[in-house]
Amino acid sequence: MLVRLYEKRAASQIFIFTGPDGSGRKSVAEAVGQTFGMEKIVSFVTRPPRPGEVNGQDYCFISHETYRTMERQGEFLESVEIDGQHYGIRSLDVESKLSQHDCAYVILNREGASILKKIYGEKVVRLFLYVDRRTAEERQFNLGLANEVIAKHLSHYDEEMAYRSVCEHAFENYDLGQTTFEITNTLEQYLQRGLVDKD
Ligand SMILES: Nc1ncnc2c1ncn2[C@@H]1O[C@H](COP(=O)(O)OP(=O)(O)OP(=O)(O)O)[C@@H](O)[C@H]1O
Ligand SMILES: Nc1nc2c(ncn2[C@@H]2O[C@H](COP(=O)(O)O)[C@@H](O)[C@H]2O)c(=O)[nH]1
Repeated sequence: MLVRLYEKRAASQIFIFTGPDGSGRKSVAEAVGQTFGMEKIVSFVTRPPRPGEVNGQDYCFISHETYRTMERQGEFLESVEIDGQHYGIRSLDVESKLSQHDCAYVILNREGASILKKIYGEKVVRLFLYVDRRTAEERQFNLGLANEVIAKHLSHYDEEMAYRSVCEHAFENYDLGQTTFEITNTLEQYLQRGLVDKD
């Protein structure tokens, strides 16, 4: 039983979608996730939900106090502070996904991606998505994000872009269909699900 669990985990992959805010990580990750029946590892966050965000799907929204308690209890595999808010993923969630499935995905900034890479090594595949700064800004504006939120996101643009060079794969995301297609093909090389290219 223990051996089987180990074999399953050894074969499993964690795909991390990273890159600057507004690059389209969430849109692409959801589309690719559906294609492969791949589950998302949902982060915990102390910021309040934005319009349209669903608790338990986009994030698990919790208070600062609850976050502190969870952190004290050592529940987080990685935990970062971004612009005064805390973000983290639980060890329990990662381990349970890896023990039940051959893959899972998560959307993280560069700090989180680096931490997971250090812990899981080759099991972690970092997919870096990017667009130019102006496009990232426009997309967030069109999405209805507050100017203050967009400004904070853009203040991290350069440092997030610099992370591209260490990621396993990088994709420019101007054409959503094309990017999804390219990333699906990339993941197929890891997962070998026998998806057929009908084009
Ligand atoms: N290739 C694309 N062409 C046009 N619009 C896109 C493309 N990819 C994503 N978008 C749109 O850009 C906006 C931001 O995308 P998304 O939320 O997926 O990005 P993100 O990288 O997760 O950023 P954030 O962290 O700010 O949510 C969404 O409105 C999405 O529909
Ligand atoms: N290191 C981590 N980064 C995370 C996590 N969850 C989300 N994120 C990234 O934070 C920024 C800001 O997100 P926002 O939704 O508040 O705009 C963005 O780049 C996310 O991808 C996490 O658990 N760890």
